[in-house]
Amino acid sequence: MESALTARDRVGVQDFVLLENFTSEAAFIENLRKRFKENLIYTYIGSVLVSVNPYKELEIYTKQNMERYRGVSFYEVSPHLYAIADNSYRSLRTERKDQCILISGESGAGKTEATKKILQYYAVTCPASQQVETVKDRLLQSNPVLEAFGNAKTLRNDNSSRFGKYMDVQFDYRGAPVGGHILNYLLEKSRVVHQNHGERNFHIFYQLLEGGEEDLLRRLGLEKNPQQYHYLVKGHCARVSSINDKNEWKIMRRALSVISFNDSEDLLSIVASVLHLGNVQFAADEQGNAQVTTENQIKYLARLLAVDGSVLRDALIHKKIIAKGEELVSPLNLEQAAYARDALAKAIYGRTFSWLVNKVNKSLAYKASDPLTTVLGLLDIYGFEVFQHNSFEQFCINYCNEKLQQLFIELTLKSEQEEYESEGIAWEPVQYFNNKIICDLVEEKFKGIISILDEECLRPGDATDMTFLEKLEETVKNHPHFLTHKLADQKTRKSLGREEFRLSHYAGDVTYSVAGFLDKNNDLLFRNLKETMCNSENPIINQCFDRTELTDKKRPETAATQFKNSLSKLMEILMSKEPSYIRCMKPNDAKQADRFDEVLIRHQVKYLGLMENLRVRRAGFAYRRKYEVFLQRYKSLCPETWPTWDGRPYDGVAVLVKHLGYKPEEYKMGRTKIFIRFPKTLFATEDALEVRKQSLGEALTLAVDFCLKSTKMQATWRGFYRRKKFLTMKRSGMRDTEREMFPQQLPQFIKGFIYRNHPRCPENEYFLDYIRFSFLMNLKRNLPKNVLDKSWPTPPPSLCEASQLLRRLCMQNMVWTYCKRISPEWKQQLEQKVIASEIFKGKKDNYPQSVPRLFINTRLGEFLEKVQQEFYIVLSL
Ligand SMILES: Nc1ncnc2c1ncn2[C@@H]1O[C@H](COP(=O)(O)OP(=O)(O)OP(=O)(O)O)[C@@H](O)[C@H]1O
Repeated sequence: MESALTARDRVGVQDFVLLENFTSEAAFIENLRKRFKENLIYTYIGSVLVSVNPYKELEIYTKQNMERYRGVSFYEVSPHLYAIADNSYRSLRTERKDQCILISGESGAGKTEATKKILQYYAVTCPASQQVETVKDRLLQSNPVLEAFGNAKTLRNDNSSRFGKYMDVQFDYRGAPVGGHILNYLLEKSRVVHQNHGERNFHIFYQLLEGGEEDLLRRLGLEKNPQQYHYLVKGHCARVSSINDKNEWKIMRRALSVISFNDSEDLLSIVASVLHLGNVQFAADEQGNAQVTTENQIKYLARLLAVDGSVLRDALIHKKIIAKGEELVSPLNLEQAAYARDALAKAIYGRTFSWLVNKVNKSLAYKASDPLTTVLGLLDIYGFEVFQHNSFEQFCINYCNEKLQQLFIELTLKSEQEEYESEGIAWEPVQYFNNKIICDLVEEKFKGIISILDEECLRPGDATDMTFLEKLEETVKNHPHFLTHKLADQKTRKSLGREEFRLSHYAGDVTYSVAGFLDKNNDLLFRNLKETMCNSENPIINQCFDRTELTDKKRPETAATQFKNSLSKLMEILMSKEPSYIRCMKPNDAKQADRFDEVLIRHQVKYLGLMENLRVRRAGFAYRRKYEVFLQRYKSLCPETWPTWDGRPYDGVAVLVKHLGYKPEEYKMGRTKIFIRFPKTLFATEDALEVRKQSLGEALTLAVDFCLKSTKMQATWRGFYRRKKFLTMKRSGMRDTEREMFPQQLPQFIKGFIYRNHPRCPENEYFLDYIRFSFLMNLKRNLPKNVLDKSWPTPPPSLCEASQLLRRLCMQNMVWTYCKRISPEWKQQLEQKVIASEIFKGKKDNYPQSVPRLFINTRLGEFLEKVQQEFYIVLSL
């Protein structure tokens, strides 16, 4: 936020809590729009990150940018995914508490991209080793595989995830990623057999046809042309310019090999079998019973699924029921046979997808039993969905969002409340809409919608979608969040069909059509088809269809109940972790860059509950900071606290705010933090700091110039160099030419570095604190145990002391780490020069890590010590 304060006028506020008019939706949207126009797609609401999909590549995901966010205090840098990622990672490391990042938003808002970018951030910035590299690769490579099988082109997103995903990344005691685990939720199986106009089936089908080698396609009995397959023509959308199936196929195949996948031929046989299944056709005989007319398909299916062809043919046109221990087989009519075929296709695909997730999990599993691992979870799950026609899937998805909202409100309010309590600050708890009432309406035992739906699915007799609706009307008719055509008053009735019900969700009203609810909830596969699959010799099918299903007397769980149970487990997982939130939004429906559709944004602000979120965050105070941090930033504004304050930070802040003329109603002093009620108080302080910094900046310029030019320093440098030259040369075995290179090169680097980060340079806003912070962090990390005991957890109070400590310990290597953190390019440039030199003959392998490092360290160490001594006042600005 501190960096946000400086940039506030140009680009709106970087944190919505600083909006003066925080209850105004228009002001909220205007702030988003202003920032979006400047390609500033991230904005905070406190610690929640709001992201607007730019629909274009921005230069904000580079390695340099990752370094910028690494180990840096959340508030010091501009809002970014990396700040959230880094903050969670640091809490994980320092507090050893499991974390989770919840990413939500509607389809196409950028959830999956955000998840991938966070994973990449960890892959680049976390400690590495050979084993860790393998895990990182697998974590990253699991994506193309799961996307091929679980993503599809929809009207809203060309690469839409059609399942919910929760991914745990496990870190060892060093903070290196060592394993992972994925949980998947509610794959949209209906897409296998049907797609809306303009949409496609799952990517894998097109990838296989487009990219599969001829030999492979021949073995699978497939033709290259997607138009040949009934399951691929429903959406009339085989080719899409933004999707390169051939390329994606290659990426997917490579990814399969990284996650040690040896059964790809069996897997692809299953994919092909679904396509063949879609082409199985029926004709009615004289009695109206269905007969298979496409023998060829049965032949392929028998081979690919490794089942008996005639048994499969029979199973597709008959229904077997076991009643009172007796088997009853009855023929199916055309409609029933088509239903059975599609149910089989969905079951095969859905179960294979779950099998695939398991397979990925096996490859990601961390085998060592290590009690010190910590976990960071990433939840990339569907946001609220409101279409013109909402069906069973939207009902489940919106129910999931109700649960997540409940968790969010509970945790956010809880943490706000806890903070005020622990700080001893009086606070009126904020009133908010508790959506428990809606969650109960959906999930309550016996009386909830899911229970009533299950009851209809499982009861004997002729249950239909309409009888389900009637039961609903009977049971929950008085519920304030439930409405049907029959229950509505005359005015509202017009907007409701007879087969519809409406739920007043926390985010708004959604009308659902009951058509298909029973079928989808039952997810029924006839027994004889199940038996046939259980006898399959395809090892994957064999694992997907377990024989115990046939003997199990218990009725299988319905789809809604399965979903409800898995959500309840998910809530438990999330509750046990410390959450961070990313709220994604899409700026327009046309997937276009630089287009900000205000109506669409307003809709999302509402459905993501952002105004409510801001209201809760602003209910008390707009800004709060630890006394140390506040004093550090603003101490130069008061003669008594500048340049150093020797007393308690609490007293220092008290003196400072008195000097600044804060009125009592503008702030409160807690136990460890100051709380400022209004943004304007903070802005005024910030403006004063700006003025002050300018004069200090000029002083610093002079000082830096003086230092760099001073003969004293050059003499020290030369003296130091001479003293160490002989020794270093001996150790490193360097020749004359190499020796000469460093003293000339190094000051240049340093000079450039100092100037680049000089207060007049626009980037310098965060720099000085960054130096301090990383210096202390390194100190903490690198100090030997016995020293740590004495000086830690209380960090050295000033840089000057830290610097003395450093000198006393002669920890030159630490200085090296310090330099490396600030500017990785230094290290690279210097090392490359050394590697390229004659001694190491251009080969990295010949390059002994320790020798040139020592050589470089001594120089940088000496120099930095000088800088720290001379500029400690400025550095602790
Ligand atoms: N940060 C970003 N920078 C550039 N483009 C982006 C970014 N985020 C998203 N996009 C673009 O938007 C598209 C949709 O994003 P993404 O697939 O992450 O959405 P989603 O929220 O996961 O959608 P769904 O729920 O349908 O899976 C991406 O394919 C990409 O083209």
